[in-house]
Amino acid sequence: MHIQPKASHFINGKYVEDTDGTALPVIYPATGETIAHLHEATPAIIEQAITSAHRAQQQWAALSGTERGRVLRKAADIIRERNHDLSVLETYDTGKPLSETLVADATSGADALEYFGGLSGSLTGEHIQLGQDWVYTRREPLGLCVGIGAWNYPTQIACWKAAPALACGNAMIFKPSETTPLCALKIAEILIEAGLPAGVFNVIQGGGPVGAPLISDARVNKVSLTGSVPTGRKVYAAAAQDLKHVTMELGGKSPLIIFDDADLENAVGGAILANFYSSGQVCSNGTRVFVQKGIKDQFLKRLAKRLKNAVIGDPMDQATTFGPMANQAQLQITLDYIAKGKAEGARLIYGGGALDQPGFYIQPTVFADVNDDMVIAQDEIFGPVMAVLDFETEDEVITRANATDFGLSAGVFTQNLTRAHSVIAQMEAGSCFINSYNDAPVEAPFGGMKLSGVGRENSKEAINHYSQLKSVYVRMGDVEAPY
Ligand SMILES: NC(=O)c1ccc[n+]([C@@H]2O[C@H](COP(=O)([O-])OP(=O)(O)OC[C@H]3O[C@@H](n4cnc5c(N)ncnc54)[C@H](O)[C@@H]3O)[C@@H](O)[C@H]2O)c1
Ligand SMILES: C[N+](C)(C)CCCC=O
Repeated sequence: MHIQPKASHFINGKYVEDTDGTALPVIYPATGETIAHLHEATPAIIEQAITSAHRAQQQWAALSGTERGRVLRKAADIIRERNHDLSVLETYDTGKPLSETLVADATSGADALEYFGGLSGSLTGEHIQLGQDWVYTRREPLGLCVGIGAWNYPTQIACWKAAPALACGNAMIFKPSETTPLCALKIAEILIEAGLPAGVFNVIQGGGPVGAPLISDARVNKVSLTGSVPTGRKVYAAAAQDLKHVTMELGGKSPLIIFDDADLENAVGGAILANFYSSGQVCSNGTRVFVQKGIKDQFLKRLAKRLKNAVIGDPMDQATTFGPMANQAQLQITLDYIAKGKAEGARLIYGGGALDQPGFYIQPTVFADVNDDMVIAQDEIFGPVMAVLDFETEDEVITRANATDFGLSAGVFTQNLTRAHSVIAQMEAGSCFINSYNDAPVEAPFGGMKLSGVGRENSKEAINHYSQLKSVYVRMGDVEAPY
């Protein structure tokens, strides 16, 4: 398997290089070694991508939805056939264990392409009868969309954005995170192999200085960002200059509420999934775990015992269940937060340090006796740090769970289903879970409230964010003008 791609960018159906771009080393998080050398997009590369995508979009939109869907579904099939290699590449890009990437990344991307490929033939407007006259609506593409990705799910993010965009007849330029540039190039290659016309999906590399000119270009009609709130503010503001459409999938500090009647093993399992999957680098993670006082000690005891079963090590070994952080910077940020948690007086129950070995390894970490005011209970850490907070009553926990500017996710564990639905209905969060955590099937809308985002990815709802309605009034009789 070649880790080094043929070139840095994929434009108009081909790999393209411009070595004048700043060097972009790709670092394998498990060893710290450089495994590929790429270059950031130069202004010439950015212009080439915009010109190609802008030209290709109209040809793509002119196909029927069924024809477009066929291409997307073929791409989904190819991705599934090559799941192993794509998963290995995802592991090289992110450091996530192969035991995860084999089931959660390319497969999720294939689901999105299959789902939106299936929908694209039935994207219709409606007919509205008004006496003799009538109105019909046409669902039209937005035009050229820019997708900008974070580094935790490079394949999934590229596909979750490309699939609805392309299904609706748009073209896309996708800019992966500068720290995980490999996977999106493979998706671009596969889409061409599946029959996508050249230029409809393009990938260019680089950081903010490459993303910013894409957003401000007059030929771009929409931007979909997956990233942090500070970046979201900048991107949203830049898009607002020309009132461009946006989807913002941003950060979170989500609550997971565990009542004393919950099935304890399921609740502990849910808390593990909500904090330590992908070494904690998941936007929707339930990192504020509110545990009702009566079961707190039992919960912490079982949690610590089960965490001992985490297999931390070589992410390419399928027995490994907990890999390194994706990059050195995120490791350091996480260690700094752990130090803050200790300094603020939270009780360290498990983990708490980096592993003394090459790569960006850290232990899964749990703090108990965390207060709402502590920094580790307020900031998104984006690392494997669980904050356990005590609560007594339902009303109290609802107020405290919502006392955050974020609103991506929320979860509740209880065997009282009336309470479960009532609590979830009061959560200020977009993607919620009852007796589960972090499930994200393509059929369900995914996205946040408050600072966690604007718009939704996946499900039929995503169609509304990648298309626009034109309404056409048709008069059947004469026009009665006043003069
Ligand atoms: N809600 C979601 O679906 C979701 C999913 C994954 C990650 N995230 C969030 O992403 C964050 C972690 O990812 P990250 O560190 O890569 O985020 P980030 O905000 O640093 O970067 C995200 C992307 O934005 C680009 N970017 C940065 N400045 C830009 C600018 N001025 N104009 C255009 N593009 C710019 C980066 O190059 C990168 O591709 C966390 O906050 C996490 O919660 C959210
Ligand atoms: C599918 N997950 C695991 C919920 C990840 C969604 C994207 C957020 O980081």
